[in-house]
Amino acid sequence: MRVAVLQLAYGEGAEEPVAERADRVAELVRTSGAGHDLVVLPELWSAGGFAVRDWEERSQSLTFSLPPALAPVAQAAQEIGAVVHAGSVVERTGEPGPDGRHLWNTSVVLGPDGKVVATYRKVHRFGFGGGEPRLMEAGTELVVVDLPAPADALPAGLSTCYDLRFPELYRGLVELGAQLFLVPAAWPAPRVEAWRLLLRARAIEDQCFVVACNTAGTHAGLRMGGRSAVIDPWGRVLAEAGTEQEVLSVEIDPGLVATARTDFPVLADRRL
Ligand SMILES: NC(=O)CCC(=O)C(=O)O
Repeated sequence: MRVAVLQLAYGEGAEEPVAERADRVAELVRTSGAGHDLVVLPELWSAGGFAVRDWEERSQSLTFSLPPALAPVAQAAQEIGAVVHAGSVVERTGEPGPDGRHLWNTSVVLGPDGKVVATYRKVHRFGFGGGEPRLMEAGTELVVVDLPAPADALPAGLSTCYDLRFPELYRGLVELGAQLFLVPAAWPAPRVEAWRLLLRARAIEDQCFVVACNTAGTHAGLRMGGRSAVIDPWGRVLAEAGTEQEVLSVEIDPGLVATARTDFPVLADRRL
């Protein structure tokens, strides 16, 4: 299974309108994603991971059709015939959630036909009372998706950025059958060592592949950490990006999860 991780750099929204960014990202999917089974983009790349003041204005409905930020990416997915984890968007709903808000940080997975295969609303909101917890609802559902291609694709558990700090979420995904974790993120540079360590920890403790796509560049005054990575179920780093825009291209052997879980059956020793 060939995987491409598109670590995007983006600056302040005013310098690059969302529509232009969507076209630029779709072109990157087309040029760098071609020849891969799975292409992964980062969290909130269209709205801006920390562009809190712009989230409302850049929010998008997913109810009837693909929003303008994702339509060009869906077209590119179709052209190259790959599954594309399109990162996340600020989703706007008509009905408010339990906290009375209409916004969610929602990841979208597209099939090779450009259609939505799965969505996941970020469960753990980052901001300690500000940012996401102030403006967004928290997701409540764990999502494991059977990717439509290739035939030997592993069941993929979805999570987003700050979720990485909550191991119980990943154990829940394993209980639902996940063998691969997809983690789009907007994780800043000052805490990037935590990111690198936690990615490996989640891979080792759950004996899963981890495919993690962070952002790069400086955004809303914050330097993003980069260091997107692909990690195998033994915790070996198969590829890791630097701190600028970069594409990782990695072949993963789906059979490795079953082998790891048979040869070293640590999950069977859990005491619940
Ligand atoms: N966008 C996020 O969820 C940021 C998380 C983060 O910066 C951290 O956990 O540290």
